[in-house]
Amino acid sequence: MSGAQIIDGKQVAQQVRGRVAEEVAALKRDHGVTPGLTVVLVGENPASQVYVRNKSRQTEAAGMVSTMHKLPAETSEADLLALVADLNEDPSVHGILVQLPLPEQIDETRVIEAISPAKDVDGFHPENVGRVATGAGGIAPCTPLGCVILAKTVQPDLTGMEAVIVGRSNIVGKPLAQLLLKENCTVTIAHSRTRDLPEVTRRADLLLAAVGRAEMVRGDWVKPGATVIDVGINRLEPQPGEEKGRLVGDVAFEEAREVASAITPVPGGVGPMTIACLLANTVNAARAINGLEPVAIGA
Ligand SMILES: Nc1nc2c(c(=O)[nH]1)N[C@@H](CN(C=O)c1ccc(C(=O)N[C@@H](CCC(=O)O)C(=O)O)cc1)CN2
Repeated sequence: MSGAQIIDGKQVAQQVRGRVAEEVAALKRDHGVTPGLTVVLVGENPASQVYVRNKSRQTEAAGMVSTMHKLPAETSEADLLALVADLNEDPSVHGILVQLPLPEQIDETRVIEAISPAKDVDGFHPENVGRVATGAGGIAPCTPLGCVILAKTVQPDLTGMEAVIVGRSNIVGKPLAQLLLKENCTVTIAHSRTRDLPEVTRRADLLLAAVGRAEMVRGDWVKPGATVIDVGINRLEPQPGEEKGRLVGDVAFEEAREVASAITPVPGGVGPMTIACLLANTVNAARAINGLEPVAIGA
């Protein structure tokens, strides 16, 4: 097979944001509640600055209240924990997101665990991780949610599919496995230490790469006709004449598109879905805090 369908994450993310805006308007109209998202950025990581700016703009565009706390890189863990405690108590804040990575003097786990699970719109708190794993509600993390929504644009029912995830991180690989189990997939989590990785990935009807290594998954690792979801965002070294290096995923796109039936590009695939799903989680957090059932957005 040649010439896979390209799954347009920008377009799907726009649809999700449109649905979120409708739900925000309904929540204001019917219950007088305006969802509020607070983003905390510590330090000056250039990529993080871009991401938090986009989060803030898209939050406002969906009709929600966006607030931002920008703290200096030398901020102590105690000061950050004190801010999180204040936000937990603030009734106008329905979602709290602490942008990662954090400077090295701050323990990420301690900060994540300090966020009220009800306001943890990243879905990283152990209570949400446990609830998602056991099917007891909870807030699912944004990037894995985005992957499932994108896969379902080409295969609305994932039941029975052999899904292979390459990568076992707490924020993508492991929660993605839980979400795909919920969709009735047969799930394998492979990783950099898996024996004969290409042999494992070639079993996948649905191959999801989240390993953080540029173009590691080659075309001949892909089963003909598979759907490939590439979570990786890696910047290559600039080539002569280039100001910045090119952005690539964890999959060798040009090779894989010749074999797959559908594939996400990088950029423009999973990345835009992360922020769209954050907005969806925020509207549902505001609903839950006000005693309302969640609404289905996307997946
Ligand atoms: N608290 C969190 N921190 C981080 C998360 C997260 O979900 N929660 N994820 C990433 C960064 N991230 C959102 O925060 C994010 C990454 C990438 C994109 C995106 O749209 N990428 C574009 C390419 C952007 C570029 O040109 O550099 C794409 O893939 O098309 C959105 C959000 C780490 N931290």
